[in-house]
Amino acid sequence: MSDKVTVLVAGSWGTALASVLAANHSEVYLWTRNSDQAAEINKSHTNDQYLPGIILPSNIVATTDMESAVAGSKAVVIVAPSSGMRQVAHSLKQYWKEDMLCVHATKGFETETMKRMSTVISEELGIAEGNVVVLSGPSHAEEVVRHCPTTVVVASPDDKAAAAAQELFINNDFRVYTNRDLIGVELAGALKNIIALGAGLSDGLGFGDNAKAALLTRGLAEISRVGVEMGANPLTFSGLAGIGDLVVTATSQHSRNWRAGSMLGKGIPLSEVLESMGMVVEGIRTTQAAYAISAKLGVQMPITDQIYHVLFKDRSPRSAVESLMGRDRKTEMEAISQETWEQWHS
Ligand SMILES: NC(=O)c1ccc[n+]([C@@H]2O[C@H](COP(=O)([O-])OP(=O)(O)OC[C@H]3O[C@@H](n4cnc5c(N)ncnc54)[C@H](O)[C@@H]3O)[C@@H](O)[C@H]2O)c1
Ligand SMILES: O=P(O)(O)OC[C@H](O)CO
Repeated sequence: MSDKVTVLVAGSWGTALASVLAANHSEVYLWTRNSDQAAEINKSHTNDQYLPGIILPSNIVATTDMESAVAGSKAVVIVAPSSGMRQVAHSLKQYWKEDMLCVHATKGFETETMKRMSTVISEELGIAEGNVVVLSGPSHAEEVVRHCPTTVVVASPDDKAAAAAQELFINNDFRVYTNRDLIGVELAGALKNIIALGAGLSDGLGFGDNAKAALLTRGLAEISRVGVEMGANPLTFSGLAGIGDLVVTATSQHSRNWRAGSMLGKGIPLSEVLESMGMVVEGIRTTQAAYAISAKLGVQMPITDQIYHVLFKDRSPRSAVESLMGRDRKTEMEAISQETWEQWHS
């Protein structure tokens, strides 16, 4: 079999993952719809809009032609923003071959349908959802391209597919664990962005570390609560895709979600925040999807609920904090029901 691997979409994360793959494989094709960007990557080995100052490996070949990018590849890694996933997967269908490995590294939902990314991909490619592998975990592109040690998880109920994805990406800088819980890993990666927006809001308001620790802890409780209701293994939320990614996204200088939240906390309107970012802030769309999911399933997500009202219903961040602090008294262990706990630990 060939050693060719393909990455679809040359944003910051697609480009960083192409760099990891270029250390392990002879041919890495990076597809983009932007011809200027493809020319820049091929000529200067840079992608300055997304990863300024970084020289990319010279065996990354960028192209706007999806057919030539995909033909003869052993694996296709899709790294579109959630808003573009269906379109990109739809375009891929005509070049897709059954013996290819399908990995995605997107953290979000299709907002209109509340579907997870592997569901969207499986519908478009006509393959079983269990054959899709998700790559997730605490991993900012800016650090990965500088070879800073990074750990991620690749998840699929298909052990062979997960092991193949592990083999594809693993190297001395990029350690890859497998996990069977596709649903949990996808949900953890998407939902942590809402809490990272909240952590940014808290910092923007000038609150301290106590508030942030509370947000992360109670945020993880509501992520686990809804995750289990949607079929995830609760233990996944204690892993890299859960607490690991929540910590990095809620505290890192590189986090788009944290930065957007912090600007909102300083009183900058959402439209201005998004204009100034120039990169996708998945937590905004994910808040909409999670708000709808929580209503549909009847699962309480109090932090998500407040962030939804701040983003879309003009609630002031301070009044959101007052609402959270003034909620009814609770026991801490309402994170997941006793029945669910026993089911997973029996
Ligand atoms: N940046 C990171 O460090 C990082 C790390 C882990 C996961 N992720 C996840 O990866 C996904 C992509 O994020 P990113 O940071 O690379 O975004 P980005 O904003 O850096 O780049 C997104 C790219 O997608 C392109 N695009 C958007 N819609 C498209 C479509 N329909 N067809 C083709 N191209 C399209 C844009 O032109 C842009 O080049 C997100 O779900 C994000 O949460 C990002
Ligand atoms: O920069 P963010 O906030 O989009 O987060 C990126 C990754 O999910 C971090 O693991």
